[in-house]
This record gives sequence, structure tokens and C-alpha cells, in this order.
Amino acid sequence: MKIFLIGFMGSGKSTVGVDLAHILGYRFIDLDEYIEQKHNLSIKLIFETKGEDYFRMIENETLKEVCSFEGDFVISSGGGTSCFYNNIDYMNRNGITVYLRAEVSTLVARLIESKVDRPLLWGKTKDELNEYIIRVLNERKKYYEKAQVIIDADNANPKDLAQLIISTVNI
Ligand SMILES: Nc1ncnc2c1ncn2[C@@H]1O[C@H](COP(=O)(O)OP(=O)(O)O)[C@@H](O)[C@H]1O
Ligand SMILES: O=C(O)C1=C[C@@H](OP(=O)(O)O)[C@@H](O)[C@H](O)C1
Ligand SMILES: [Mg+2]
Repeated sequence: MKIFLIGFMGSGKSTVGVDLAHILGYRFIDLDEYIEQKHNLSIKLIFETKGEDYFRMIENETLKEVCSFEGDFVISSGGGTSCFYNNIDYMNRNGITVYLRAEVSTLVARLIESKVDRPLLWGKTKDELNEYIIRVLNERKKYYEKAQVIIDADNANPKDLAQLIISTVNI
């Protein structure tokens, strides 16, 4: 069984993924962290020195690599993973996709605190962040909504969301 958490930056994929894998006793892979270790470069530096197109290429390669591993996994994707290279169809063929859906206001509140780690958000004021999220979420949601399971991720703590995923997916 492979469970892919997908959704916008700040929806909680990395946080909920740790709890979900822990409860299920599955291996946990955060795709961004895996890319950082494999290339010995931070996501920030990859964007800065090689650009987004290069990042999307290695993101696609790495997704395929981790999907080839044997065993049960929870994989927290990056916010853009689902939206490039037909990755969402690839994930749907290789496991169960769970979209952590969150309101724009939730995303703004979380991302204003942690935007330094996310190159696409650098330098944005709160208003610019709000506008960016509305626009990009609108472009991306057609990919996210291809997920097999959709979970509203605004009003529950990560452990409760992990339990909700388990009961919804019926693992
Ligand atoms: N369910 C939640 N409730 C409150 N805060 C959360 C929740 N999930 C994540 N967070 C916080 O939101 C921020 C972004 O979470 P993260 O897991 O990195 O999101 P993603 O991997 O989807 O970008 C972090 O500061 C995290 O602590
Ligand atoms: O939405 C995106 O395009 C990105 C999301 C990030 O992951 P998180 O969603 O875990 O922040 C990371 O992959 C990179 O900064 C690009
Ligand atoms: Mg993450």
C-alpha cells in the first residue's frame, strides 16, 4: 500500500504524513526531503541555482524512484508535484492519493509563518501571499481534485487528520 498526500503548500502534507506513517507502521518519505538528501542540496538552493524547471524534472524522477520501492509507504509530496509531468496520474496508478484540502485563509495563516522555506513565496507581503494562493490554487485544483480521497484539513490537528484518513480510506 502506498499513500500519497497531495495538496497546496501549507495544507499539512509533511506534518500529517509523519503521524499517518507512525500510526500505520509504514515507512515515511517526504519527497522534498528525499530530493534534498539525494542531491545534497536544499530545495531553496535547487530553485536558486538551477531553477524551477530543473526542480520539476528531478521531482518527477524522484517520485518514480520512490514508487519503485517495495513495501508500505506514506509519501508526502510537494505542493507542485501533482501539477507537473502527469505525476497525479502516476500516483493514482501506484497507490491511494489523499488531497488535504484547505481554505485560502488557513493556508495564508500557516504560510506567512513558514514562507522562508518555500522559494515560490519569497518576498511576498501578506496581501501578495493571499493573491498568489488564490490564483495558483485555482490553477492547481484540477490536479488536486483527481485525488481518490479528499480530506478537509482546516480544523483538525495532524493526528486527528491522520486518523480521519485511515477511517476514510478504510485501511
Ligand atoms: N492540521 C494542522 N493544524 C495546524 N497547523 C498545521 C496543521 N498541519 C500543518 N500545520 C502547520 O502548517 C505549516 C505547514 O505544514 P507542512 O506540513 O509543512 O505543510 P505542507 O508540507 O503541506 O507544505 C507548519 O508550520 C505546520 O506545523
Ligand atoms: O507548491 C510548490 O510548487 C512547492 C511546494 C513545496 O513543498 P510543500 O508543499 O511541502 O511546501 C516544495 O516542493 C517546493 O517549494 C515547491
Ligand atoms: Mg511539505
